[in-house]
Amino acid sequence: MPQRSTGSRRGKGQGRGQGRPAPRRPRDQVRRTAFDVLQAVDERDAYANLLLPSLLRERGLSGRDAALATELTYGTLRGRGTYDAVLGMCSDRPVAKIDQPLLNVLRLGTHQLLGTRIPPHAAVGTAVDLARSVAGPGQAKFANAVLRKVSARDLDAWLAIVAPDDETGRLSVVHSHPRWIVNALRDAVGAGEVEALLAADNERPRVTLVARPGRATVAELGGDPAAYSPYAAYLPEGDPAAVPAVAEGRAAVQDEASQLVALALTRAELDGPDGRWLDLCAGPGGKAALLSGLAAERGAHLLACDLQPHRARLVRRAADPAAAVTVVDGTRPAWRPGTFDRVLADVPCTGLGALRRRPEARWRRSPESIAELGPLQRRLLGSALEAVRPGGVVAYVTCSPHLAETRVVVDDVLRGRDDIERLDSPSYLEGVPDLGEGPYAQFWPHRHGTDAMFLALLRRRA
Ligand SMILES: C[S@@+](CC[C@H](N)C(=O)[O-])C[C@H]1O[C@@H](n2cnc3c(N)ncnc32)[C@H](O)[C@@H]1O
Repeated sequence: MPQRSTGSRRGKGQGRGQGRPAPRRPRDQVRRTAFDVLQAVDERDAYANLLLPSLLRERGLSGRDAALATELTYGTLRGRGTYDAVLGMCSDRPVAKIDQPLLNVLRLGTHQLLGTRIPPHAAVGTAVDLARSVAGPGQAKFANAVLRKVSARDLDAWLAIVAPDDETGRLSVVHSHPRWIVNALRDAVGAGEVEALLAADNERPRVTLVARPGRATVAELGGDPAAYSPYAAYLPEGDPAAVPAVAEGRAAVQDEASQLVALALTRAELDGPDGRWLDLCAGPGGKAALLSGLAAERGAHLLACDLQPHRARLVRRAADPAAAVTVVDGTRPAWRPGTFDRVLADVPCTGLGALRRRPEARWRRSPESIAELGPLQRRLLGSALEAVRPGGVVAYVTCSPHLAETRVVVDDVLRGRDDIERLDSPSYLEGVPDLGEGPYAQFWPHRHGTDAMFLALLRRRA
Protein backbone atom coordinates (compact mmCIF):
# COMPACT_ATOMS: atom_id res chain seq x y z
CA MET A 1 0.00 0.00 0.00
CA PRO A 2 1.37 3.46 -0.74
CA GLN A 3 3.29 4.77 2.20
CA ARG A 4 1.45 7.34 4.25
CA SER A 5 3.59 10.41 4.66
CA THR A 6 4.43 11.38 8.19
CA GLY A 7 5.37 14.77 6.80
CA SER A 8 3.54 18.04 6.59
CA ARG A 9 0.13 18.48 8.15
CA ARG A 10 -0.34 21.88 6.64
CA GLY A 11 -2.24 22.46 3.46
CA LYS A 12 0.38 24.42 1.65
CA GLY A 13 -0.74 27.39 -0.34
CA GLN A 14 -4.46 26.84 0.19
CA GLY A 15 -4.83 30.17 -1.40
CA ARG A 16 -8.10 31.30 0.11
CA GLY A 17 -7.75 34.58 1.95
CA GLN A 18 -4.14 34.96 0.87
CA GLY A 19 -4.73 37.83 -1.53
CA ARG A 20 -4.34 37.81 -5.27
CA PRO A 21 -1.32 36.01 -6.72
CA ALA A 22 1.29 37.82 -8.72
CA PRO A 23 0.45 37.75 -12.41
CA ARG A 24 1.49 34.61 -14.33
CA ARG A 25 2.83 32.94 -11.20
CA PRO A 26 0.80 29.93 -10.09
CA ARG A 27 -0.23 30.59 -6.51
CA ASP A 28 0.43 27.08 -5.32
CA GLN A 29 3.94 26.57 -6.59
CA VAL A 30 4.43 23.43 -4.54
CA ARG A 31 1.55 21.49 -6.06
CA ARG A 32 2.08 23.03 -9.47
CA THR A 33 5.65 21.76 -9.41
CA ALA A 34 4.56 18.25 -8.44
CA PHE A 35 1.92 18.38 -11.19
CA ASP A 36 4.42 19.59 -13.81
CA VAL A 37 6.72 16.68 -13.01
CA LEU A 38 3.85 14.17 -13.23
CA GLN A 39 2.89 15.59 -16.62
CA ALA A 40 6.47 15.57 -17.91
CA VAL A 41 6.88 11.95 -16.80
CA ASP A 42 3.78 10.97 -18.78
CA GLU A 43 4.17 13.20 -21.80
CA ARG A 44 7.88 13.20 -22.51
CA ASP A 45 9.29 10.30 -20.50
CA ALA A 46 11.03 12.67 -18.08
CA TYR A 47 12.79 11.22 -15.06
CA ALA A 48 11.35 12.60 -11.84
CA ASN A 49 14.68 12.33 -10.02
CA LEU A 50 16.32 14.60 -12.62
CA LEU A 51 13.49 17.02 -13.40
CA LEU A 52 12.21 17.72 -9.90
CA PRO A 53 15.46 19.09 -8.43
CA SER A 54 15.91 21.42 -11.40
CA LEU A 55 12.31 22.71 -11.17
CA LEU A 56 12.71 23.26 -7.43
CA ARG A 57 15.84 25.32 -8.06
CA GLU A 58 14.30 27.24 -10.95
CA ARG A 59 11.20 28.14 -8.89
CA GLY A 60 13.09 28.98 -5.75
CA LEU A 61 11.45 26.26 -3.66
CA SER A 62 13.53 25.12 -0.71
CA GLY A 63 13.19 23.79 2.82
CA ARG A 64 9.69 22.62 3.72
CA ASP A 65 8.23 23.63 0.36
CA ALA A 66 10.80 21.54 -1.51
CA ALA A 67 10.23 18.64 0.89
CA LEU A 68 6.46 18.79 0.33
CA ALA A 69 6.79 19.04 -3.46
CA THR A 70 9.11 16.03 -3.38
CA GLU A 71 6.74 14.03 -1.17
CA LEU A 72 3.76 14.83 -3.37
CA THR A 73 5.58 13.97 -6.59
CA TYR A 74 7.07 10.69 -5.45
CA GLY A 75 4.07 9.66 -3.40
CA THR A 76 1.74 10.21 -6.35
CA LEU A 77 4.02 8.33 -8.75
CA ARG A 78 4.34 5.42 -6.33
CA GLY A 79 0.68 5.20 -5.46
CA ARG A 80 -0.71 5.67 -8.95
CA GLY A 81 -1.98 2.08 -9.32
CA THR A 82 -3.86 2.21 -6.03
CA TYR A 83 -5.15 5.72 -6.63
CA ASP A 84 -6.41 4.91 -10.14
CA ALA A 85 -8.38 1.97 -8.70
CA VAL A 86 -9.99 4.32 -6.15
CA LEU A 87 -10.63 7.01 -8.78
CA GLY A 88 -12.31 4.37 -10.93
CA MET A 89 -14.87 3.90 -8.15
CA CYS A 90 -15.42 7.62 -7.64
CA SER A 91 -15.69 8.84 -11.20
CA ASP A 92 -18.56 8.38 -13.62
CA ARG A 93 -15.98 8.38 -16.44
CA PRO A 94 -13.58 5.44 -16.81
CA VAL A 95 -10.11 6.48 -15.65
CA ALA A 96 -8.72 5.73 -19.13
CA LYS A 97 -11.10 8.33 -20.57
CA ILE A 98 -10.06 11.17 -18.24
CA ASP A 99 -7.73 13.65 -19.94
CA GLN A 100 -4.14 13.31 -18.80
CA PRO A 101 -3.71 16.68 -17.05
CA LEU A 102 -6.97 16.29 -15.14
CA LEU A 103 -6.11 12.71 -14.23
CA ASN A 104 -2.79 13.82 -12.79
CA VAL A 105 -4.55 16.50 -10.74
CA LEU A 106 -6.92 13.82 -9.41
CA ARG A 107 -4.03 11.48 -8.59
CA LEU A 108 -2.24 14.29 -6.78
CA GLY A 109 -5.40 15.11 -4.85
CA THR A 110 -6.01 11.44 -4.02
CA HIS A 111 -2.46 11.04 -2.74
CA GLN A 112 -2.96 13.99 -0.42
CA LEU A 113 -6.24 12.55 0.82
CA LEU A 114 -5.16 8.93 1.24
CA GLY A 115 -1.40 9.09 1.61
CA THR A 116 -0.66 12.21 3.67
CA ARG A 117 -1.98 14.03 6.71
CA ILE A 118 -2.88 17.13 4.76
CA PRO A 119 -6.39 18.15 5.90
CA PRO A 120 -9.06 16.97 3.40
CA HIS A 121 -10.45 20.47 2.79
CA ALA A 122 -6.99 21.67 1.81
CA ALA A 123 -6.30 18.62 -0.37
CA VAL A 124 -9.59 19.00 -2.25
CA GLY A 125 -9.49 22.81 -2.44
CA THR A 126 -5.98 22.97 -3.84
CA ALA A 127 -6.69 20.18 -6.34
CA VAL A 128 -9.80 21.98 -7.55
CA ASP A 129 -7.79 25.20 -8.00
CA LEU A 130 -5.19 23.27 -9.95
CA ALA A 131 -7.84 21.56 -12.08
CA ARG A 132 -9.32 24.98 -12.88
CA SER A 133 -5.97 26.35 -14.00
CA VAL A 134 -4.89 23.35 -16.10
CA ALA A 135 -8.26 22.08 -17.40
CA GLY A 136 -10.85 24.86 -16.98
CA PRO A 137 -13.83 25.54 -14.69
CA GLY A 138 -15.99 22.63 -15.88
CA GLN A 139 -13.30 20.12 -15.08
CA ALA A 140 -12.73 21.80 -11.70
CA LYS A 141 -16.34 20.94 -10.81
CA PHE A 142 -15.75 17.35 -11.88
CA ALA A 143 -12.53 17.21 -9.79
CA ASN A 144 -14.40 18.56 -6.80
CA ALA A 145 -17.14 15.91 -7.10
CA VAL A 146 -14.66 13.04 -7.53
CA LEU A 147 -12.30 14.07 -4.75
CA ARG A 148 -15.14 14.60 -2.30
CA LYS A 149 -16.08 10.98 -2.88
CA VAL A 150 -12.46 9.90 -2.41
CA SER A 151 -12.32 11.81 0.88
CA ALA A 152 -15.25 9.82 2.27
CA ARG A 153 -13.00 6.89 3.24
CA ASP A 154 -9.42 6.36 4.36
CA LEU A 155 -6.93 4.25 2.43
CA ASP A 156 -7.58 0.99 4.27
CA ALA A 157 -11.32 1.31 3.78
CA TRP A 158 -10.82 1.97 0.07
CA LEU A 159 -8.47 -0.98 -0.30
CA ALA A 160 -11.03 -3.27 1.25
CA ILE A 161 -13.39 -2.19 -1.53
CA VAL A 162 -11.16 -1.87 -4.60
CA ALA A 163 -8.64 -4.72 -4.19
CA PRO A 164 -9.54 -7.63 -6.49
CA ASP A 165 -10.04 -11.11 -5.05
CA ASP A 166 -7.28 -12.85 -6.98
CA GLU A 167 -3.89 -12.67 -5.26
CA THR A 168 -1.97 -11.02 -8.10
CA GLY A 169 -4.70 -8.42 -8.52
CA ARG A 170 -4.82 -7.78 -4.79
CA LEU A 171 -1.04 -7.29 -4.56
CA SER A 172 -1.11 -5.15 -7.67
CA VAL A 173 -3.72 -2.72 -6.32
CA VAL A 174 -2.73 -2.75 -2.65
CA HIS A 175 0.96 -2.19 -3.42
CA SER A 176 0.55 -0.20 -6.61
CA HIS A 177 2.58 -2.28 -9.06
CA PRO A 178 1.42 -3.43 -12.52
CA ARG A 179 0.33 -7.07 -12.54
CA TRP A 180 3.16 -8.19 -14.81
CA ILE A 181 5.71 -6.81 -12.35
CA VAL A 182 3.99 -8.53 -9.42
CA ASN A 183 4.26 -11.81 -11.33
CA ALA A 184 7.88 -11.21 -12.35
CA LEU A 185 8.93 -10.28 -8.81
CA ARG A 186 7.13 -13.33 -7.42
CA ASP A 187 9.06 -15.51 -9.86
CA ALA A 188 12.31 -13.92 -8.70
CA VAL A 189 11.84 -13.70 -4.92
CA GLY A 190 9.22 -16.39 -4.26
CA ALA A 191 5.58 -16.19 -3.21
CA GLY A 192 6.47 -16.03 0.49
CA GLU A 193 8.36 -12.74 0.21
CA VAL A 194 6.79 -10.94 -2.71
CA GLU A 195 4.44 -8.85 -0.57
CA ALA A 196 7.31 -7.65 1.64
CA LEU A 197 9.26 -6.74 -1.49
CA LEU A 198 6.37 -4.80 -3.04
CA ALA A 199 5.86 -2.92 0.22
CA ALA A 200 9.58 -2.10 0.40
CA ASP A 201 9.43 -0.71 -3.16
CA ASN A 202 7.02 1.93 -1.84
CA GLU A 203 9.23 3.06 1.00
CA ARG A 204 11.38 6.12 0.76
CA PRO A 205 14.95 4.82 0.53
CA ARG A 206 17.44 6.06 3.06
CA VAL A 207 20.16 8.20 1.51
CA THR A 208 23.42 6.27 1.27
CA LEU A 209 26.68 8.05 0.53
CA VAL A 210 29.94 6.66 -0.77
CA ALA A 211 33.35 7.97 0.20
CA ARG A 212 35.32 7.62 -3.00
CA PRO A 213 38.47 5.62 -2.26
CA GLY A 214 41.59 7.75 -1.93
CA ARG A 215 39.54 10.96 -2.01
CA ALA A 216 37.32 10.90 1.09
CA THR A 217 36.81 8.91 4.28
CA VAL A 218 33.60 7.50 5.72
CA ALA A 219 34.14 9.71 8.78
CA GLU A 220 33.85 12.78 6.56
CA LEU A 221 30.38 11.74 5.43
CA GLY A 222 28.88 12.49 8.81
CA GLY A 223 26.25 9.73 9.04
CA ASP A 224 26.36 6.26 10.57
CA PRO A 225 28.72 3.85 8.85
CA ALA A 226 26.68 1.55 6.63
CA ALA A 227 25.98 -2.09 7.41
CA TYR A 228 27.86 -3.72 4.53
CA SER A 229 30.02 -1.43 2.41
CA PRO A 230 33.22 -0.17 4.01
CA TYR A 231 32.94 2.99 1.89
CA ALA A 232 29.34 3.87 2.79
CA ALA A 233 27.46 5.88 5.39
CA TYR A 234 23.75 6.53 5.82
CA LEU A 235 22.84 10.22 5.77
CA PRO A 236 20.42 10.79 8.66
CA GLU A 237 18.68 13.80 7.11
CA GLY A 238 19.27 16.90 5.08
CA ASP A 239 20.67 17.69 1.70
CA PRO A 240 23.57 15.45 0.58
CA ALA A 241 25.07 18.42 -1.26
CA ALA A 242 25.58 20.09 2.13
CA VAL A 243 28.21 17.45 2.96
CA PRO A 244 31.49 19.11 1.87
CA ALA A 245 32.99 15.91 0.42
CA VAL A 246 29.86 15.48 -1.74
CA ALA A 247 29.92 19.12 -2.86
CA GLU A 248 33.58 18.65 -3.84
CA GLY A 249 32.91 15.41 -5.79
CA ARG A 250 35.02 13.29 -3.43
CA ALA A 251 31.90 11.53 -2.20
CA ALA A 252 28.46 10.97 -3.71
CA VAL A 253 25.05 9.47 -3.23
CA GLN A 254 25.27 5.78 -4.17
CA ASP A 255 23.14 2.83 -3.21
CA GLU A 256 25.04 0.38 -1.03
CA ALA A 257 24.42 -2.61 -3.31
CA SER A 258 25.81 -0.62 -6.25
CA GLN A 259 28.98 -0.15 -4.24
CA LEU A 260 29.13 -3.79 -3.22
CA VAL A 261 28.78 -5.35 -6.67
CA ALA A 262 31.71 -3.23 -7.87
CA LEU A 263 33.70 -4.16 -4.76
CA ALA A 264 33.00 -7.86 -5.32
CA LEU A 265 34.66 -7.61 -8.74
CA THR A 266 37.80 -6.18 -7.13
CA ARG A 267 37.84 -8.94 -4.49
CA ALA A 268 37.90 -11.94 -6.84
CA GLU A 269 41.38 -13.48 -6.71
CA LEU A 270 43.41 -13.50 -9.95
CA ASP A 271 46.35 -15.52 -11.10
CA GLY A 272 48.83 -13.28 -12.87
CA PRO A 273 48.66 -9.58 -13.72
CA ASP A 274 46.02 -7.29 -12.28
CA GLY A 275 46.71 -3.95 -13.92
CA ARG A 276 43.97 -3.46 -16.53
CA TRP A 277 40.37 -2.93 -15.54
CA LEU A 278 37.44 -2.16 -17.82
CA ASP A 279 34.02 -0.68 -17.08
CA LEU A 280 32.11 -1.46 -20.27
CA CYS A 281 28.90 0.51 -19.52
CA ALA A 282 30.11 3.19 -17.16
CA GLY A 283 27.69 6.11 -17.43
CA PRO A 284 26.92 8.07 -15.32
CA GLY A 285 29.93 6.79 -13.42
CA GLY A 286 28.94 5.68 -9.93
CA LYS A 287 30.73 2.36 -10.12
CA ALA A 288 33.55 3.74 -12.28
CA ALA A 289 34.30 6.29 -9.54
CA LEU A 290 34.65 3.53 -6.98
CA LEU A 291 36.60 1.21 -9.27
CA SER A 292 38.96 3.93 -10.48
CA GLY A 293 39.81 4.91 -6.89
CA LEU A 294 40.52 1.30 -5.95
CA ALA A 295 42.50 0.78 -9.16
CA ALA A 296 44.64 3.80 -8.37
CA GLU A 297 45.31 2.48 -4.84
CA ARG A 298 46.41 -0.87 -6.28
CA GLY A 299 48.51 0.45 -9.14
CA ALA A 300 45.93 -0.70 -11.70
CA HIS A 301 44.30 1.40 -14.40
CA LEU A 302 40.61 1.71 -15.30
CA LEU A 303 39.23 2.30 -18.77
CA ALA A 304 35.60 3.46 -18.47
CA CYS A 305 33.37 3.44 -21.57
CA ASP A 306 29.88 4.43 -22.53
CA LEU A 307 28.00 4.55 -25.80
CA GLN A 308 26.51 7.97 -25.03
CA PRO A 309 28.86 10.97 -25.14
CA HIS A 310 26.88 12.86 -22.48
CA ARG A 311 26.99 9.83 -20.16
CA ALA A 312 30.75 9.52 -20.78
CA ARG A 313 31.13 13.18 -19.75
CA LEU A 314 29.41 12.40 -16.44
CA VAL A 315 31.84 9.52 -15.95
CA ARG A 316 34.76 11.87 -16.57
CA ARG A 317 33.47 14.13 -13.79
CA ALA A 318 32.95 11.29 -11.32
CA ALA A 319 35.99 9.08 -11.89
CA ASP A 320 39.49 9.35 -10.47
CA PRO A 321 41.55 11.62 -12.75
CA ALA A 322 43.89 8.71 -13.51
CA ALA A 323 41.08 6.74 -15.22
CA ALA A 324 40.65 6.87 -19.00
CA VAL A 325 37.12 7.61 -20.18
CA THR A 326 35.98 7.06 -23.73
CA VAL A 327 32.89 6.80 -25.92
CA VAL A 328 32.67 3.24 -27.21
CA ASP A 329 29.99 0.86 -28.39
CA GLY A 330 30.72 -1.98 -26.01
CA THR A 331 29.30 -4.48 -28.48
CA ARG A 332 31.97 -3.47 -31.04
CA PRO A 333 34.99 -2.78 -28.92
CA ALA A 334 38.21 -1.23 -30.14
CA TRP A 335 40.51 -3.37 -27.98
CA ARG A 336 41.99 -6.78 -28.69
CA PRO A 337 40.33 -9.84 -27.12
CA GLY A 338 41.80 -10.78 -23.73
CA THR A 339 43.11 -7.29 -22.96
CA PHE A 340 41.69 -6.85 -19.44
CA ASP A 341 42.12 -8.51 -16.06
CA ARG A 342 38.79 -7.38 -14.58
CA VAL A 343 35.69 -6.27 -16.50
CA LEU A 344 32.45 -4.80 -15.23
CA ALA A 345 29.38 -5.18 -17.48
CA ASP A 346 26.70 -3.14 -15.70
CA VAL A 347 24.29 -3.44 -18.58
CA PRO A 348 21.25 -1.31 -19.48
CA CYS A 349 18.18 -2.86 -17.84
CA THR A 350 14.61 -2.08 -16.85
CA GLY A 351 15.63 -0.69 -13.46
CA LEU A 352 12.94 -2.73 -11.72
CA GLY A 353 15.37 -3.09 -8.81
CA ALA A 354 15.35 0.65 -8.11
CA LEU A 355 11.62 1.36 -7.92
CA ARG A 356 12.04 3.10 -4.57
CA ARG A 357 14.15 5.77 -6.22
CA ARG A 358 12.59 5.76 -9.69
CA PRO A 359 8.94 5.03 -9.03
CA GLU A 360 7.80 5.93 -12.54
CA ALA A 361 9.77 3.02 -14.03
CA ARG A 362 7.01 0.63 -13.01
CA TRP A 363 4.49 2.46 -15.21
CA ARG A 364 6.87 3.12 -18.07
CA ARG A 365 8.30 -0.34 -18.50
CA SER A 366 6.42 -3.25 -20.02
CA PRO A 367 7.11 -6.90 -20.78
CA GLU A 368 8.22 -5.66 -24.19
CA SER A 369 11.02 -3.67 -22.51
CA ILE A 370 12.46 -6.93 -21.21
CA ALA A 371 12.32 -8.48 -24.68
CA GLU A 372 13.89 -5.37 -26.24
CA LEU A 373 16.81 -5.21 -23.79
CA GLY A 374 17.62 -8.93 -23.87
CA PRO A 375 19.70 -9.02 -27.08
CA LEU A 376 21.80 -6.01 -26.00
CA GLN A 377 22.38 -7.50 -22.53
CA ARG A 378 23.56 -10.76 -24.13
CA ARG A 379 25.84 -8.98 -26.61
CA LEU A 380 27.41 -6.84 -23.87
CA LEU A 381 28.03 -9.84 -21.63
CA GLY A 382 29.54 -11.72 -24.60
CA SER A 383 31.74 -8.72 -25.32
CA ALA A 384 32.87 -8.51 -21.67
CA LEU A 385 33.83 -12.20 -21.70
CA GLU A 386 35.77 -11.60 -24.90
CA ALA A 387 37.55 -8.58 -23.39
CA VAL A 388 38.84 -10.41 -20.30
CA ARG A 389 42.03 -12.46 -20.45
CA PRO A 390 42.08 -16.16 -19.56
CA GLY A 391 42.20 -16.19 -15.75
CA GLY A 392 40.50 -12.80 -15.52
CA VAL A 393 37.08 -12.04 -14.04
CA VAL A 394 33.88 -10.45 -15.37
CA ALA A 395 31.07 -9.05 -13.22
CA TYR A 396 27.67 -9.06 -14.96
CA VAL A 397 25.42 -6.64 -13.08
CA THR A 398 21.85 -5.41 -13.42
CA CYS A 399 19.73 -3.09 -11.35
CA SER A 400 16.83 -5.44 -11.92
CA PRO A 401 15.95 -8.74 -10.30
CA HIS A 402 13.81 -9.84 -13.28
CA LEU A 403 14.97 -13.37 -14.10
CA ALA A 404 14.94 -12.66 -17.83
CA GLU A 405 17.54 -9.91 -17.27
CA THR A 406 19.64 -11.77 -14.73
CA ARG A 407 20.25 -15.50 -14.57
CA VAL A 408 18.52 -16.26 -17.88
CA VAL A 409 20.91 -13.90 -19.71
CA VAL A 410 23.97 -15.39 -18.01
CA ASP A 411 22.81 -18.95 -18.52
CA ASP A 412 22.02 -18.28 -22.20
CA VAL A 413 25.39 -16.69 -22.89
CA LEU A 414 27.30 -19.45 -21.09
CA ARG A 415 25.32 -22.31 -22.63
CA GLY A 416 27.67 -24.58 -24.54
CA ARG A 417 30.79 -22.75 -23.32
CA ASP A 418 33.22 -24.61 -21.11
CA ASP A 419 35.78 -21.80 -20.93
CA ILE A 420 33.85 -19.83 -18.28
CA GLU A 421 33.56 -20.70 -14.58
CA ARG A 422 30.78 -19.27 -12.44
CA LEU A 423 32.33 -18.00 -9.19
CA ASP A 424 30.31 -18.12 -5.99
CA SER A 425 29.32 -14.43 -5.94
CA PRO A 426 27.90 -14.35 -2.36
CA SER A 427 31.28 -15.45 -1.00
CA TYR A 428 32.81 -12.20 -2.33
CA LEU A 429 30.25 -10.25 -0.35
CA GLU A 430 31.22 -11.48 3.07
CA GLY A 431 29.04 -10.19 5.86
CA VAL A 432 26.00 -9.63 3.63
CA PRO A 433 23.37 -12.25 4.50
CA ASP A 434 20.61 -13.76 2.37
CA LEU A 435 22.01 -13.11 -1.10
CA GLY A 436 20.75 -16.45 -2.37
CA GLU A 437 22.31 -19.86 -2.66
CA GLY A 438 24.81 -18.86 -5.33
CA PRO A 439 26.52 -18.91 -7.66
CA TYR A 440 24.76 -15.61 -8.34
CA ALA A 441 24.03 -12.92 -5.74
CA GLN A 442 20.77 -11.00 -5.54
CA PHE A 443 20.25 -7.99 -3.24
CA TRP A 444 16.70 -7.08 -2.15
CA PRO A 445 15.17 -3.86 -0.76
CA HIS A 446 13.15 -5.75 1.88
CA ARG A 447 16.12 -7.86 3.02
CA HIS A 448 19.06 -5.50 2.70
CA GLY A 449 17.55 -2.01 2.47
CA THR A 450 19.29 -1.63 -0.91
CA ASP A 451 18.28 -1.66 -4.54
CA ALA A 452 17.65 -5.12 -5.98
CA MET A 453 21.05 -5.44 -7.71
CA PHE A 454 22.06 -8.71 -9.34
CA LEU A 455 25.66 -9.95 -9.62
CA ALA A 456 27.21 -12.84 -11.53
CA LEU A 457 30.99 -13.20 -11.18
CA LEU A 458 32.47 -15.19 -14.05
CA ARG A 459 36.06 -16.29 -14.54
CA ARG A 460 37.49 -17.10 -17.94
CA ARG A 461 39.38 -20.34 -17.43
CA ALA A 462 43.15 -20.05 -17.89
C1 LIG B 1 23.02 0.64 -16.00
S1 LIG B 1 23.79 1.94 -16.78
C2 LIG B 1 25.40 1.85 -16.07
C3 LIG B 1 25.49 2.47 -14.69
C4 LIG B 1 26.92 2.73 -14.28
N1 LIG B 1 27.71 1.52 -14.26
C5 LIG B 1 27.01 3.39 -12.92
O1 LIG B 1 27.30 2.74 -11.93
O2 LIG B 1 26.82 4.62 -12.86
C6 LIG B 1 24.07 1.34 -18.38
C7 LIG B 1 24.88 2.24 -19.29
O3 LIG B 1 25.17 1.51 -20.48
C8 LIG B 1 25.27 2.42 -21.54
N2 LIG B 1 25.19 1.66 -22.81
C9 LIG B 1 24.10 1.29 -23.49
N3 LIG B 1 24.45 0.60 -24.59
C10 LIG B 1 25.80 0.54 -24.59
C11 LIG B 1 26.76 0.00 -25.48
N4 LIG B 1 26.40 -0.65 -26.60
N5 LIG B 1 28.06 0.15 -25.18
C12 LIG B 1 28.45 0.82 -24.07
N6 LIG B 1 27.58 1.37 -23.20
C13 LIG B 1 26.28 1.23 -23.46
C14 LIG B 1 24.15 3.39 -21.28
O4 LIG B 1 24.39 4.61 -21.96
C15 LIG B 1 24.19 3.51 -19.75
O5 LIG B 1 24.96 4.62 -19.39
